[in-house]
Amino acid sequence: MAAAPGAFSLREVLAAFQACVTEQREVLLGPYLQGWRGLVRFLNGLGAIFSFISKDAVTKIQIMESYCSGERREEYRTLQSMVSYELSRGLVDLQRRSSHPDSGCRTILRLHRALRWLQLFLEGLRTARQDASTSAICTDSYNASLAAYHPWVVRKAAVVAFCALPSRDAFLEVMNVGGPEEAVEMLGDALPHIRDVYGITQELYEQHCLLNLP
Ligand SMILES: CCCCCCCCCCCCC/C=C/[C@@H](O)[C@H](COP(=O)(O)O)NC(=O)CCCCCCCCCCCCCCC
Repeated sequence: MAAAPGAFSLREVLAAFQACVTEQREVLLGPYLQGWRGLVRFLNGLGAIFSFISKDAVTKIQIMESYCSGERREEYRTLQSMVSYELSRGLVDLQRRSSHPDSGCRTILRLHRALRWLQLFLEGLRTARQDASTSAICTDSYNASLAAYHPWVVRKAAVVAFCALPSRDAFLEVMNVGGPEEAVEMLGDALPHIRDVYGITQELYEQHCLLNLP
């Protein structure tokens, strides 16, 4: 499964997560969503079997993009400004989805949980043996993160789709960052930034008791 010439590189996609964090340790939503857009593009290139996953991710990215380009775009510049704006205006359903079913806070929470999966998956890919199974790494990362929030039917469909993933070396190749060694090195550079974005978001959501939004 060779990377197509001219295919985009995952290096730039992951760099978006580096660009997210400001000196004040705020998370900029523009690059955050751009990072997710790139990941979805990459996922689409892996085959139609993943389209139920990318569709859900796109729906969530679009919800956020409409806030970020809407009338109140200033309030949606950073994760921190979004949380304080939505909470102070009562725009977040805290108990059950009703008048604000698609708040920015609950939508980002879903992507935030998926970012934990991404972190575990990339760490697994980076440190696994050359002949390791990508689908096993992906299943383990999923079971240790997102699976806890998904109903049985979604968990089943996800694990079936993971079986279609190429071998570790082929996967590193489609990332289009050079040979396997270069890809591993790039992951080592990118992961601290993903961890950082995840950590800042987790702390902010914990402080405001937003980790279980319906
Ligand atoms: C490389 C293989 C990619 C595997 C992706 C692993 C994630 C599996 C997620 C399965 C989600 C299935 C779709 C349904 C989701 C929703 O039910 C559920 C809850 O939403 P709701 O509260 O609005 O109902 N949604 C979610 O949890 C959000 C899921 C977002 C998934 C984004 C995944 C993007 C993956 C990008 C892969 C890029 C790989 C790059 C690696 C080098």
